[in-house]
Amino acid sequence: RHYGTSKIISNPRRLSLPPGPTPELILGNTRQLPLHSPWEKFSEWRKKFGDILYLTTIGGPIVVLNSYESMYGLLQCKSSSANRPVFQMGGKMIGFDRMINIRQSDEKWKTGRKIIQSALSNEAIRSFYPSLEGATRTCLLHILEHPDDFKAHLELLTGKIIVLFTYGLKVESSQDELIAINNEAVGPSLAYFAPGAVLVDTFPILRHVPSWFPGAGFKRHAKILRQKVDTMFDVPFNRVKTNMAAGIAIPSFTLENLQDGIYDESDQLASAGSMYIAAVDTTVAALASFVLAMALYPDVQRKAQAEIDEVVKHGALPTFEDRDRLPYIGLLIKELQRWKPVLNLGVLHFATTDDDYDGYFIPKGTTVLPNVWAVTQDESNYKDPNRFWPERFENPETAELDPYKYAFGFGRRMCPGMNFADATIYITVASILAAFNISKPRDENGNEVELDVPYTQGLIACPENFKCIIRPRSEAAASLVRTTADEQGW
Ligand code: HEM
Repeated sequence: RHYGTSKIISNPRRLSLPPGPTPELILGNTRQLPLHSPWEKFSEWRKKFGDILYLTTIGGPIVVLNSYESMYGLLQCKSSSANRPVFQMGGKMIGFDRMINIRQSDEKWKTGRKIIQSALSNEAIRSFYPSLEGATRTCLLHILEHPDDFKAHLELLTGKIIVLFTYGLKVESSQDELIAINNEAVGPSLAYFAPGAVLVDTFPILRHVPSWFPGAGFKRHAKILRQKVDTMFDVPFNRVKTNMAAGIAIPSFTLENLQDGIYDESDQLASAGSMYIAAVDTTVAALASFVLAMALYPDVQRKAQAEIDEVVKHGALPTFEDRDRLPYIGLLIKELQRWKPVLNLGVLHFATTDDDYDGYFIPKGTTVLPNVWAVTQDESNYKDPNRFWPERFENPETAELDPYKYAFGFGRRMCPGMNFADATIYITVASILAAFNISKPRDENGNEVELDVPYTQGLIACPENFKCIIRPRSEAAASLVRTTADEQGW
């Protein structure tokens, strides 16, 4: 029934492929795959076919995992699907295949991942706390001065944090060259890593079409993007080298690597260049969803603020030292990862060897998609899944499935930046709640306007720009934001 059968090499037990919708001749299920919210379609198919779906497309077979159990069983406990598919356009043509994030699991990936993992140890993150606090103080000031642009302020915050951590370079504004070169390279490229990319990104032969050929606009597009990607990798790295030679480099991930000299410079450059794209848009998406959740759920907001008021010293803003005494903020952050997962379909995995799972055969060459969205919306995991309700994790005896078990991926490809992201989200969420009230926008008659905010469709699910009211909680809160930004911000 499935075209993928021709690819079966070793299936001694003659297990069947997982079930799925009936494919068409030649195109398989390609035309049945919606480019809009495919996670919803996969969830619909789940009702008919079960947790594990098999689809054939012009790009090769796809297995969709619709439950946490299947993700844990196949992606966490086994290593057969720990690879990535080849991204022709985003990887080979544009040049992002130097990044470890989408790189196939080869030696370069292994080295790059090792470099990143050791740089993101808990100890390293702890020593970065003062910088995280300082950057957040300035972000609060920006929100106070221009509350309607809160999303741009959050983008600048996460961008400057990651540039400082990676290169020890300070970014003052969103016009800074270091932010601009990253955005110019990353923004237009993200689409090529989205789940739909497996469909459009399937003709390696197209790489050899000359760029003057009619209709080969994508080749010209790739050429322009490739230059931007090179700039993104090279400019900050070379600046650190210059600063190092001049003896003025600030401690950073890159400086440490250059000084240690353990790894090839190409590996150092690639791992540093993997950080921005992995860290910024993901963290911003979580923080923008936080602002939306607070506007929609004022009771949660008040409860979190009450906890902060009780724990944090009067006349001060929250710090990392307060974290253990702010359990409700911890629950709120957890619920944020569940309520609106940043990567609805995770990042694509790829099977490098034949394997079986739950009685089904998973052939080598299959792209594996964890449908994270389905897990977050499954009523057998979460009561009233649409509701933003941090209390669902409160009681250890009855707590619902912890989203940190799936929102950051699985196995050898699991996100090495989870604790860094978590620290950034904690300090931003706690600081914003300490200083501001967030509420729904109002119309000209002063009536609240309902918020129904669409989310971006690509790889990352971020709320589209939306209006809400962000006001300092009191005059004292406003002046606290101003003075701490003067004293501790950067
Ligand atoms: C809310 C924020 C974030 C979320 C939800 C997130 C989620 C993920 C997910 C789902 C993956 C793919 C895992 C898999 O394939 O199974 C991933 C990979 C990765 N993430 Fe994150 N991430 C976040 C922030 C960060 C940050 C802040 C950094 C760096 C400081 C980072 C660095 C990376 C890297 C380097 C990879 C590639 C790992 C590999 O392919 O071996 N991420 N992330």
